[in-house]
Amino acid sequence: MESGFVALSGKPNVGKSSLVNAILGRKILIVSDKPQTTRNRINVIYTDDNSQIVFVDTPGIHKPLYRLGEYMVKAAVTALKGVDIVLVVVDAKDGIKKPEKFVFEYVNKSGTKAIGVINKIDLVSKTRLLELSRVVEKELENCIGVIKTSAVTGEGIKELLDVIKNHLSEGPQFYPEDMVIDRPFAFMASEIVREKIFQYTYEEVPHSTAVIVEEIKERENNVIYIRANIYVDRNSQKGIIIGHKGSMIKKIGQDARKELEFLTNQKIYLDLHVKVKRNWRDKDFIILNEIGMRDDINQ
Ligand SMILES: Nc1nc2c(ncn2[C@@H]2O[C@H](COP(=O)(O)OP(=O)(O)OP(=O)(O)O)[C@@H](O)[C@H]2O)c(=O)[nH]1
Repeated sequence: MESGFVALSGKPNVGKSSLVNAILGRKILIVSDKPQTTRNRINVIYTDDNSQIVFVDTPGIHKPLYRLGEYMVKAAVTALKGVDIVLVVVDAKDGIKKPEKFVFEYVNKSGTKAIGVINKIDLVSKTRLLELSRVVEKELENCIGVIKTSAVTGEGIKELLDVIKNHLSEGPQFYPEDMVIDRPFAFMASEIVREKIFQYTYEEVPHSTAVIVEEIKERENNVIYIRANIYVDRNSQKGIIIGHKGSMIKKIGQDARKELEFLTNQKIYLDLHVKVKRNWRDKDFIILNEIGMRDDINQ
């Protein structure tokens, strides 16, 4: 069998998680239109008859503002070392500017083989793409190819998968063939709730939120009971998450429940509680630990 580890790197919001979902052909990772959705290092596993690729999705590399941000960048940079290939994803619409160069610098320093991925090609003209390809090829020192993709239309996804496969070498099967993600169900559940918060709230609110699943148990009639706490930074944010007469938390809960039911094929009872923990992103090591931030540094 051919196998290997492939990290995704790039500034926030370029479509790293969407690309992994497109390659797997199903939604595994949460996606939002706001930067810095992905916080942890997550392994997503693609397996077919003769290959296994472990995609290491990482938080976008950016200049950190909070300790949470520092952990996120460290997790992203650590992931670049010790993988076989790194996909350096850029947004075709944004082009190559300072934040992209910041990412290239990290990747070049790691010395890992790199594939440039120009994503969101559905949003730009063909001529612009040619130009971008040339720049990426020039800037990436260990470049083994540049592929143009759209995670939305699926264009270029097969080609990307083929280039990755061509550069894998003989290796073990790292995970069982039916495993697609290396995180427990509680993590998936908290991520799905967090995705809905990212979808429905704005500015600092989504970034000030942590979701921790406190309890999962199977109740009679095959219902899965999930209790989760949503932590926010300030009282005003609690008000926003709860919404007028509870309308927002109801919407978040309903959407998350539907998705969890689709995922598990079972009835879900989702019990959400909003709590205020001032400055948790800087100070609350219990929460940072629970959402896996500190572990990511030690790995
Ligand atoms: N039009 C278009 N939109 C895309 C494409 N790929 C991703 N998007 C959108 O871009 C946004 C960001 O996508 P994500 O997959 O969350 O990006 P990410 O790089 O994982 O983001 P972070 O988790 O913040 O680092 C979402 O709104 C996606 O729907 C694409 O190929 N075309």
